[in-house]
This record gives sequence, structure tokens and C-alpha cells, in this order.
Amino acid sequence: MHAMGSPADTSKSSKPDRYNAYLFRRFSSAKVFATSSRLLFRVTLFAGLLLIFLFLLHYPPLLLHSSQSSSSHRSAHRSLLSSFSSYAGAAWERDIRRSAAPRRPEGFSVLVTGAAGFVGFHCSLALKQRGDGVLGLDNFNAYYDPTLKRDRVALLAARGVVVLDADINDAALLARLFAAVPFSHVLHLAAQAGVRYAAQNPQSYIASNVAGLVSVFEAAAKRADPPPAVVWASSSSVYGLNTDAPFSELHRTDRPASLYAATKKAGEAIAHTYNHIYGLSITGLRFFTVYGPWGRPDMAYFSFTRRILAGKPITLFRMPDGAAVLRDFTYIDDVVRGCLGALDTAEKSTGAAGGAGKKKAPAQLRVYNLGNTSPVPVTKMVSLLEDLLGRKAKKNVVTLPQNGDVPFTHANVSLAERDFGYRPTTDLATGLGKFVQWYVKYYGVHSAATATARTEEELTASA
Ligand SMILES: O=C(O)[C@H]1O[C@H](OP(=O)(O)OP(=O)(O)OC[C@H]2O[C@@H](n3ccc(=O)[nH]c3=O)[C@H](O)[C@@H]2O)[C@H](O)[C@@H](O)[C@@H]1O
Repeated sequence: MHAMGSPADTSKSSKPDRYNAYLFRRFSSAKVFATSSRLLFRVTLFAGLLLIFLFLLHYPPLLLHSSQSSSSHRSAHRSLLSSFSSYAGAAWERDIRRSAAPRRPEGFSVLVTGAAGFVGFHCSLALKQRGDGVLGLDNFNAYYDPTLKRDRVALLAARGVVVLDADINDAALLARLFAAVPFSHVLHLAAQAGVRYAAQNPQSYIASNVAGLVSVFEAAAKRADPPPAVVWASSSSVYGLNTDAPFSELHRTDRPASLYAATKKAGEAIAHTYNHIYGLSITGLRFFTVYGPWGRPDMAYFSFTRRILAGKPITLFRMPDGAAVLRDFTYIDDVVRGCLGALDTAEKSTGAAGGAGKKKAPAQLRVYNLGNTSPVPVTKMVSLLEDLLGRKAKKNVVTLPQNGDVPFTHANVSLAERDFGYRPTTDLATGLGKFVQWYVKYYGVHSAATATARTEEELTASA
């Protein structure tokens, strides 16, 4: 027996005492465990919130940082919003119908994709000028300075041409357009252009030149009643490593030298499919290095002009054996005449709205070269610019990199001449002169040539 109040002899404690001690220890460790798991929970919660905060801070689409990728997200977002909010309603339909309505008897109603682009802008102006109705579409992407695109569109707006800020991959919008307007033609010029940019952004070529093309053909074949005739931009680059010259539409085009060329070649194959299955009337135009006023700043003649005026060096490519690289530079007005000729001679599609192989008869399927028929060494293009700008270029001559460029291009245009009287009339010296005249006026550049250019223009204006 234990004396009352004496300390417990743990060494010899009874069974119940050991049990109580065990319970006490268990209770204490449970308490410690509960406390530490509460702490763990709080730490985890804090870390989670911190991660969410960092994610929100660095994820571009949500906070719209001003990088190029975020701007493409922005434009995708904007076109999505547009197609489901502002791109609807009676006022919107009235505006696009008015823009697309022809003002001449038997006039066309043309949907021009890429209307804020170089060729799209000029074709839209020319069509409107002769009394056709034009509705434009463009996603205003940042491949090159969108300010130039906005300025082109401001001119189009002044002539009554509406250009929607939307993407050709927006199938819902295209369906709505074809339901609202009875387009007789689609001039599909929206594309990811440029031969060398594919090394940096290959997916943009697939999105625009393959998926976008399919989106336009789908809508034209299935959403329009009756389906319009489609004229679209292919490229001289489909001739790739072809060595037979001048390039004829009968030559092989199965050796593309760039991803850009491969997507345009894929486009021609896709065109065949939509023509075959849906009776869509389709004409592909192979453009040869198109240049001129309101041109593309990414192209050599344009960027060289900018750099020569800024006193910066230009990189000139030459062949490994030292020979010059040649291009069949084609002036924009000649190309516009070719585009209008192709539209004028396009036959109606033979399919019914709703698609699914219901064509009444085989439909027209064509492809044409639209070139200048006289290749010029790129070095000659530079010396013409030097004369026009009154400045010498600082040349950095390097061997043509293996990233898509081909040694030469040279168009045989006899097919286009036979079918719609295409005959290029502008040589490179004359065309570059007109480009430089526009450039110095648009950018307000002061060069030795500026005074001459302005004087000539003033004379023309007052004549
Ligand atoms: O004809 C075509 O199908 C293509 O024409 C042009 O492609 P490209 O002829 O390469 O036009 P530029 O980029 O303006 O180059 C013109 C010439 O200058 C040369 N070049 C270009 C850039 C440069 O820094 N240095 C240089 O010597 C190129 O090798 C090429 O021979 C367009 O950019 C393409 O969109 C179009 O589809």
C-alpha cells in the first residue's frame, strides 16, 4: 500500500497508473500534432495564395502586358468580343451591307480579307473606285507596325469601305457575315507573309495560311447561299527549288524551300479539295515580290529604305559562288489589275449552301502567276534606291542563309495574259520611284530626294 501524499513510485507503478500515464502522453502528442497541423495548414494556404498572386502578376493575357504575345492575345480577345457583342444587331448589319453594296449595274459584292494589308488595301480601293461593294476584314496583328494598317484603313473608311477588326479563324463571325451579305466574291488576302519569319514563329503560318484558309473555304462553301467565287493569294515561293525558268504554272511545285512556301503549297492542295467536293470556284494567284507605296515594312526594299535614310547598314544576300540573288519585283498597280482580272473572269461556284458534296457541276479551279517577267539582282534594287534617296547604303554582304530564300524568281505570265489580259507595265526603277515618293511624304523624311519628290507631287496635284 502507498502512503497518501507520498510521490508515486513510477518504477513500480500499478497497471491503472501506467495506463493513465499512457493516456496523458497520448493526449499531449495529439495536442502537439493538432497544433502543428494547424500551422502546416496555414503555411500551405499562405504559399498557395502567394503562388496564385505570382501567377496573376506574370500571366500576360490576364493583365495585358505590352509584349507582342500579349498583343496577339489582346487582338484574339478583342475579335472574340467583337463577334459576340458589337458584331451583331440591325445597325451593324446595315453598315456592312452598305459597305458591300455595289454602285454599278452588275457590280460585285466582295469580301476582302486582309484589307488592312498592302495588297488588300490597294485592291479594296480599286474595287470601290470602279463601283463594286467591298467589306474588309483584318486582324491588325503586330507582325509589322499596325499603325500603317490603321492608316490604310482610315483611307478606306473615307471612301466608304468598312473594315472589321476580326480574325479569319472566327467561324461564327464568318457565318454571320455570309448570312447578312450576299457576297458574289471573296478576295482572300489575309495571310502570314514573309519567308524568313517562319524560323521565329512557325505556328503563325499554320494558323493563318492553313487553318485560316480552311475557315474561309468552309464558310464560303457552307454558310453562303449561293456560295461566292473565291480568289486568293498564293505565292511565287511555291516554285521553291525549281530551276526551270521562267516559272510556269505547269512546273513542279513540290520542293518548297520555306515553311511559308509549304503553307502556300498546302493552300493550293486544300483549294483543290474544296473545289472538288463543294463545287467552290477558286482561283489562286502566285504573287512575285510585290512592292510599292503603302507596302510592307518587313520587305527588303522597304526596310532598306528606312536603314539607308537612317545611315544604318543593310545586309545583302549573295549566292555561295558570289552571284547575285534575283527577284521578279512586281509593282502593286500591276498586281491589282491582275487581281481584278481574276475576279472579273471567275465563274460562279456550283455548290449549294450547306455544302456536303452537293455540287451541281464541276466548278472552276485556276492558278496564275502574277509577276513582272524580268528578274532584277537585289544589288541593282539597292543602287536604284541609293539614287532615289540620294544616299549611299552601307552594305554588309553575306552568303544567302539557308532559311527559306531561293536564288531567283522569274514569272511566265502567259496564262494570266491569255485569260484576263494581264500585262505588267511598271519597271523597277519607275515603281521604286513611286514608292520613295510615297515614303518621304508618309514618314515626313527629309532627304536629298524629298524636295524633288514633293515638287513632282505638287506638280501632279496642280496639273
Ligand atoms: O514572291 C513571293 O512569293 C514572296 O515575295 C516576298 O518574299 P521575298 O522575295 O523574299 O521578298 P523580300 O523579303 O523583300 O526579299 C527580297 C530580296 O532581298 C533579299 N534580302 C532580303 C532581306 C535582307 O536583309 N537582305 C536581302 O538581301 C532576299 O534574299 C530577296 O532576294 C514576300 O515577302 C513574300 O511574302 C512573298 O510571298
